[in-house]
Amino acid sequence: RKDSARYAKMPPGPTPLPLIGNILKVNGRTPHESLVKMSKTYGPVMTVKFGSQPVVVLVGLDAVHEALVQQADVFAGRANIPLFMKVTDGTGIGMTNGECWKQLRRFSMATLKDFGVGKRSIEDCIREEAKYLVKEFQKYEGSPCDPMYFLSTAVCNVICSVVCGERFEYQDENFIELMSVINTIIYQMSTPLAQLYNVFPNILRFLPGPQHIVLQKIKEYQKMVAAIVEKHMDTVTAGSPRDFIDVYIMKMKQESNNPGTNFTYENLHGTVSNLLMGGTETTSTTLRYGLLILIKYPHIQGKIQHEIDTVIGRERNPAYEDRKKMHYTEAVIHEIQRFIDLAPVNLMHATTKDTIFRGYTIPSGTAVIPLLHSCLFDSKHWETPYSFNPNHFLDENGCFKMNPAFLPFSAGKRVCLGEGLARMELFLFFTILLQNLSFRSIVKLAEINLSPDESSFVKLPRPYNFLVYPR
Ligand code: HEM
Repeated sequence: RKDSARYAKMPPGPTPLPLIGNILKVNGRTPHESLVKMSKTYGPVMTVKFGSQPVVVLVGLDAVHEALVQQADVFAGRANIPLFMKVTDGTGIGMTNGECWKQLRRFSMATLKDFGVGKRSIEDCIREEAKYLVKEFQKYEGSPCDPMYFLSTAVCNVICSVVCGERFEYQDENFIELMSVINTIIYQMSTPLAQLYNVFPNILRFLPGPQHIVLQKIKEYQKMVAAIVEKHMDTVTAGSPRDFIDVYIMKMKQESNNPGTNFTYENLHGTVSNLLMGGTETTSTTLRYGLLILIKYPHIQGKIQHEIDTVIGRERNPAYEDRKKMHYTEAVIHEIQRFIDLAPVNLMHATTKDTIFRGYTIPSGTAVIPLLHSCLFDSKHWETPYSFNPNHFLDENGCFKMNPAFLPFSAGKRVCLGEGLARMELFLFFTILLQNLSFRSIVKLAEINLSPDESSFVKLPRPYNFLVYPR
């Protein structure tokens, strides 16, 4: 069939201009808001052209759920996102498709579990990191502290201990460099320019401008990941794997006679790269944004501390199991994730075959944005979507209640692979920090601006300092 016929019954959308499509209608700083606005005219399933690429945008929980969950296989593909492709050269769990992605995902989930993710041993590891974090913050008693670096370090150490088999000292120069590179890449990827790069990579690659910072940092990151992998290749011992990378290397050796294997060196590099980047910036940004919210609303911080004192006390270490009795704390953590809306436009998906969706025909390989922002702020599901309100997750008896529109990790077959780990980290880091310390603002509470600094890919809070007090 001719291409024009395949695209004839696509969902409606604004009329595109030649070459640039509809990008003038999409605000580079807040693309998620432009898309929600557009859907008021074109409906919850629409086609928006990013340059010459048609993208089906799903707005609101019903459309997102119908696609990602009810037609799970069809919507489980990953689209080509130029900057992300650059990070891993299109390899690894996050960016591959089909059988290769299925095998890498299954292997990664099983291996993470074997190294304690979702179990007691990772809990111990998170608790240990949280203790270091408390110690570092205690050094700042009475003077302003920017928590960003410390939070990234603690979170990065958790994923590193599973993937690379070691944690790093906070002062380790290579480690500081690794985090700084990850941080710069995510920051640059969240700027409007990065979105423009993703639409016109072939033009922007040849023009001078700040897009080259991110391209340079990506190269540095690739070298760092390669050094970690190489060190493992040199030191791995058959039969006694130390970590995720060792298990992968053994699998790679086992499959060395299979020319069609997906367990290649490139996919090892790509998967390690996905796990370190995916496992660090998301969770540490949630903690950093969350603490900013808790210093703006000291009464909410106080209520969490009261619940910690009642359920856990001041002596015993918090356990993940405690969350079942800590309804208010759970509600606040969920509300932090909803309100900060970390990945408003999600990672772009693609259809894996031709499909009919709500009467429209969507060809195989079409890019799809399941707009997470539109679920987390869907007024059909949240009483006061634009204000921070822990009651969104509490019933009339003050018990925690889930909400189906809570999709910060997305849904369906591509759902965040680190969801379980991230939830455990958020609960334990918040409770251990607040069991030992109180955090207060340096500026007047009314001056704390909770709106994001950048938000085109990840919503990042404005930089801030806080004051730390012992409890
Ligand atoms: C608060 C923390 C986190 C948030 C909000 C988050 C969010 C997301 C989102 C929205 C996606 C895209 C899902 C989709 O394509 O539909 C994703 C994918 C992914 N995340 Fe996370 N994530 C978090 C933590 C983590 C952690 C700790 C890890 C490491 C274990 C991780 C590893 C990944 C990987 C590997 C993917 C790609 C999955 C695939 O394509 O099959 N994430 N995450």
